Amino acid sequence: MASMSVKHAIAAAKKLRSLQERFNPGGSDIYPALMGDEAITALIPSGNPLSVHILMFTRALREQGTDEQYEKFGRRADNNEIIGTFAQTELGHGTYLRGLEARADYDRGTEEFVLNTPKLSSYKWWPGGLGQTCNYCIFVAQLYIDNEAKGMAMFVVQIRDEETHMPLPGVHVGEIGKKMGLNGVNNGFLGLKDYRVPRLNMLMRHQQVLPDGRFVKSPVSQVSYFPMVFVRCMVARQNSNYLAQAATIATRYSVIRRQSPIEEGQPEPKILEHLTQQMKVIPEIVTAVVYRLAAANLQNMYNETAEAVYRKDFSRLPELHALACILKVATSYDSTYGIERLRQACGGHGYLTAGNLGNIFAMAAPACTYEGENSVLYLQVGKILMKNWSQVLAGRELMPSMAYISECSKMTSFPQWTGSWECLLKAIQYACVGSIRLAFQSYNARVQSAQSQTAAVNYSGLELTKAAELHGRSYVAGNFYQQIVNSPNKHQRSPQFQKVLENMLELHLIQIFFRHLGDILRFIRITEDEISALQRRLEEVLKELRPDAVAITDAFDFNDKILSSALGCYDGNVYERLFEAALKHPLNRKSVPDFFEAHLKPFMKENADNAKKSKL
Ligand SMILES: CC(C)(COP(=O)(O)OP(=O)(O)OC[C@H]1O[C@@H](n2cnc3c(N)ncnc32)[C@H](O)[C@@H]1OP(=O)(O)O)[C@@H](O)C(=O)NCCC(=O)NCCSC(=O)/C=C/CCCCCCCCCCCCC(=O)O
Ligand SMILES: Cc1cc2nc3c(=O)[nH]c(=O)nc-3n(C[C@H](O)[C@H](O)[C@H](O)COP(=O)(O)OP(=O)(O)OC[C@H]3O[C@@H](n4cnc5c(N)ncnc54)[C@H](O)[C@@H]3O)c2cc1C
Repeated sequence: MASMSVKHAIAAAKKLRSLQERFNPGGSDIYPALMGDEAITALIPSGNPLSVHILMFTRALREQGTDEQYEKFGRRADNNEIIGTFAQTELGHGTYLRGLEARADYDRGTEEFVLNTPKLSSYKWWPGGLGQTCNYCIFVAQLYIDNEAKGMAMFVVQIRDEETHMPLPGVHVGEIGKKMGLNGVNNGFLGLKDYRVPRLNMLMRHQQVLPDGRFVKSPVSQVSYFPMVFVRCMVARQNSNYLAQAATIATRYSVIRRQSPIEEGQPEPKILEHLTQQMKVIPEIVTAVVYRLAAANLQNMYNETAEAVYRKDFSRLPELHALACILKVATSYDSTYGIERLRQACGGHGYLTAGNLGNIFAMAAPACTYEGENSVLYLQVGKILMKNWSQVLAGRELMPSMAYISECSKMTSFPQWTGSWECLLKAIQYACVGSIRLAFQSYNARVQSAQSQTAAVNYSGLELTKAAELHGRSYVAGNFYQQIVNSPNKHQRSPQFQKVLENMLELHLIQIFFRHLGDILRFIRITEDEISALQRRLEEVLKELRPDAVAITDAFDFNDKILSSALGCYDGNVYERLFEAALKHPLNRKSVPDFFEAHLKPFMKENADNAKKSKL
């Protein structure tokens, strides 16, 4: 599987190069990488062993290395003359970066770094492509000068000979083993023993070690985390894609499959006529749209911030970090749970490999873990919200994506309930700010009682993650509302298209309202009649969107090769394709399976003989 994946990934990388020359000559590499990743997802459903090379190795060389280092390493990496990965996580540490054990000791006598993974737990473990594909990596290690820790640093390390691909002396490298998915990626392990690299192999755009061993600190230490921010932004787009693929499959299947008359004596309807089926499928279509728009926004913000960081302007880094965390978490959680809901909506056939929903789930699910485990990133956002709440209390302005927090903090109570979109959006934002306030009271009480900030974060963790989740909902719903209601190109839309978009906004806001009704009722008085009215509107908007479900998913424009699903094929010949896939199964090559003579027949005969004996 690994070699097939590499073969396909190389084919796609060549395609990327031609796409880039055709559509984006000399332009940024983001779009071909994204397109390539989508194309690669189709070519190798077991995952792309070049993903981390394209998205992290080349980017880290460009963003963390000096111009000279880019010339020496980055250009060759961009041209796929060398293949690398991003080796940060270790067997013993993934989340707590300050606990990483790999070390780089500076030897001023030779102007080299001596790299070591001192214990088994220090081995790099997980980096994509590290097992067999890569001959280089960005090796993340704790920097030591005269045995004094200076923090994390990144080193360009060659791990295999460029001609023979043999591991170099002092390198212990291999594959970490079978995973629940992405088995084409050859995630690997790496141990280094007294492995020497020249001083100029340490990426020094933001921090430097001078020949005499003097250390020049980065102006903003967090800029070394920037490669992760990029992938978090990409995950938001990638996982909204996976959800859109699953929604396309389940929608098409739901208008082919007929089951269970709704009226006695009537013919069996398409299963999408059942209201409960509509509630399983249509909200996931809308969620995919909502996150694709949010991810596009985030990508634009990333591009702007990356250019600013390149000019040493780090001012927008905190906001990008907060949004990248919140969107990476929200899209990976919601897409993973949504794909499983869509698989279940396809009944037994949803469980067949030929439906491909299991593989899409296995591709989406690890995004809840990699690039920052989701609950850790929620806690990270919770901490940022605490900091921003202190700003609110001090009457200071907040970053644009948190401006609603200031506005809501000035409201002494929630206005008269109207049930309008603005009202629903404000309710979610108001509940978020109420949760932030409660979390802050708990957190601050702990800090005031002499608990350390880290301990206070831990013991306030449940309230911090709740506040972070609601902040994510507020941001995503607010972005969708702006795009539908206040978009500058709204007048270019046909009235019919605008109506479909408004129905999707109605569904998204009501669905989020019901998902967080408990959180909202904690801060806002809403009567039973007002809630029942929303229930009726939910049922009504599902009915309104039912006729548009296929058209919306067709607009995602996934061809059959990308969906790779007998349930979601464009021509709708589901049963023929399921049967065709079944007949291809190796067990159907013979009428009598080999195990009959070897195992089953003796087993049945032994039981028959025992039965006869027991009768005698
Ligand atoms: C953030 C931590 C958890 C903690 O950080 P730490 O420094 O220890 O301590 P803190 O006090 O929390 O933070 C200190 C200050 O620093 C600020 N901060 C923290 N992080 C950042 C950041 N990233 N940017 C900016 N600022 C940051 C923080 O706010 C504090 O500020 P202040 O002092 O309060 O002001 C940290 O430990 C951490 O991040 N841990 C997680 C580790 C992690 O994420 N590891 C990832 C390893 S790499 C990996 O997993 C790679 C996976 C490969 C997957 C690739 C698959 C492909 C996916 C994308 C494909 C897309 C293609 C598109 C498809 C299509 O188009 O369809
Ligand atoms: C498919 C895949 C690809 C990957 N690719 C790469 C790669 O290319 N390069 C790379 O460097 N890494 C890669 N990783 C590793 C990934 O980055 C880590 O798995 C991730 O950062 C989580 O760290 P961990 O595995 O150590 O989990 P842990 O941090 O041990 O998490 C285990 C549990 O502990 C909890 N926990 C941890 N810290 C805290 C805390 N402070 N507060 C509360 N709870 C906490 C977590 O929430 C989680 O529930 C990959 C992982 C996967 C699954």
